[in-house]
Amino acid sequence: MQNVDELKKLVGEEAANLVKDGMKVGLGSGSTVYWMVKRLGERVQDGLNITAIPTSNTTAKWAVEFGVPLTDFSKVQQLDIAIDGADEVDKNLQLIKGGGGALLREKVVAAAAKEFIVIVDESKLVSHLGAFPLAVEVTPFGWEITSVSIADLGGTPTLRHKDGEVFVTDNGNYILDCSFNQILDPEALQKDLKMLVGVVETGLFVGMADKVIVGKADGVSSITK
Ligand SMILES: O=C(CO)[C@H](O)[C@H](O)COP(=O)(O)O
Repeated sequence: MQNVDELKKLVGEEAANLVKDGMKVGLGSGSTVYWMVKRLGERVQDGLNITAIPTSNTTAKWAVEFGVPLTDFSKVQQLDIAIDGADEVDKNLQLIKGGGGALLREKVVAAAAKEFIVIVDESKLVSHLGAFPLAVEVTPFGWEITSVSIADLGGTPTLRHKDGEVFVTDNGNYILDCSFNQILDPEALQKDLKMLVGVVETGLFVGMADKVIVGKADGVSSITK
């Protein structure tokens, strides 16, 4: 029986091995992605020629540490593949992301990729999204009233803190972690949230994932659209 960290390593390495020579790659964020970036770095040392765009400052640091060459959207308009983790995945490949607070850049990178691959251990598979609080990135100015608007949609928002301080995203925004219990219509909720003034982006990824690679105690399986 493998523990969760071993499963994250397994799927991270599996996904890194899907990257082909010459590709432009989106690098997600989180502890599963760490293993993917590490393995990509090994492949680059072995001669793989790629360039990558990271979705967080932390991932950028890992890429530099492991020798994965980085680029940015001033030089690259489309990515061949983006690989990222998730906090919840349902059977329709709808996702909740943003546990690490990188959801905005993650969504920009996923949207710019021809193929978006999600890597998770089996504990992330759910029948309905929503047990994991939905991260909503909001402007610091007026976050209090944005929070009230989200509550009017049925959520219970909590301002995210880290190490005793308000958590600030790489984009200088705040995160409201919003409990919705069960999210029965993720697409409708995404639309409603995006209509609110002060909401920058949400951690709901609907219709974006092409494939989910799942690490299970008995091996790796994948779910495709
Ligand atoms: O969305 C994310 C960060 O914003 C991560 O991909 C998500 O939280 C999963 O993280 P981990 O691989 O550490 O479980």
